[in-house]
Amino acid sequence: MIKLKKLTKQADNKLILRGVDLSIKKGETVAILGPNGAGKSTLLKVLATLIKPTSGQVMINGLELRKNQIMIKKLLGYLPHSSLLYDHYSPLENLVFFGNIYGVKDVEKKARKLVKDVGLSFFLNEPVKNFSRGMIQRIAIARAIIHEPEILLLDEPHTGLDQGAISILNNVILSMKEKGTTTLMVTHDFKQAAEICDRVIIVKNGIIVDDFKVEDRNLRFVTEKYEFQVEGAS
Ligand SMILES: Nc1ncnc2c1ncn2[C@@H]1O[C@H](COP(=O)(O)OP(=O)(O)OP(=O)(O)O)[C@@H](O)[C@H]1O
Repeated sequence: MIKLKKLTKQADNKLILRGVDLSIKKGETVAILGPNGAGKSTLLKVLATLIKPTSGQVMINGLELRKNQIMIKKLLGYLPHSSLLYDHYSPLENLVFFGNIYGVKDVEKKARKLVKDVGLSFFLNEPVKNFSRGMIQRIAIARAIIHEPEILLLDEPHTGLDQGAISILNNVILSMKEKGTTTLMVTHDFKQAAEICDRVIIVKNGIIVDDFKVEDRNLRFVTEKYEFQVEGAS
């Protein structure tokens, strides 16, 4: 479903990604961990077709990324650091706007349901400029999934969320997984990674230094692997 071969990305004479090889199967939920500046967001941006790779190959659903950007964009839901929402629009207006871009059917009904799912029905028609960071993040998550993407790319999705919103987000990810969605999630939150992901990738200095399965939501296992690769014997 997602296949990267010898992927590199250079910017300003700096090699940010230094030959990433990766295969992800349909329906996998994968956490991308790594220290600040390791190249995690850059990797997600390449997959989201926002920046072009310098060399190497990216295949998504059998399509070569460079040649099929429009087709691939339709398969993707991307949650970046910034919300991408329009400040002066309400949650309903934002979701209808983005849903229409993707040609979502019954878009208003769907938008209302998603606002309810993320617990903000009371604020359905309020402009998002008055919202807290966590409230904006909830709507941004709804925006990323309104077209029921086959692949979800989430960049630090839990940041700024309270416990209630964390459970909502985790339930959204897990229910999308049940429908066969593949999720890649950049995070510094090991607890959430262990909670919802079945695989962890550790990125350091632009390459993957570890790639392992998580069984039984084993937070300690994830933490020990990370400490070994990032803070330990290297
Ligand atoms: N457009 C760019 N031009 C030059 N350097 C860049 C560019 N984008 C990213 N970088 C650099 O590449 C490195 C990796 O950045 P990236 O945002 O991918 O890291 P990250 O692993 O997501 O870090 P963090 O955990 O801090 O979010 C950083 O040193 C960053 O300054």
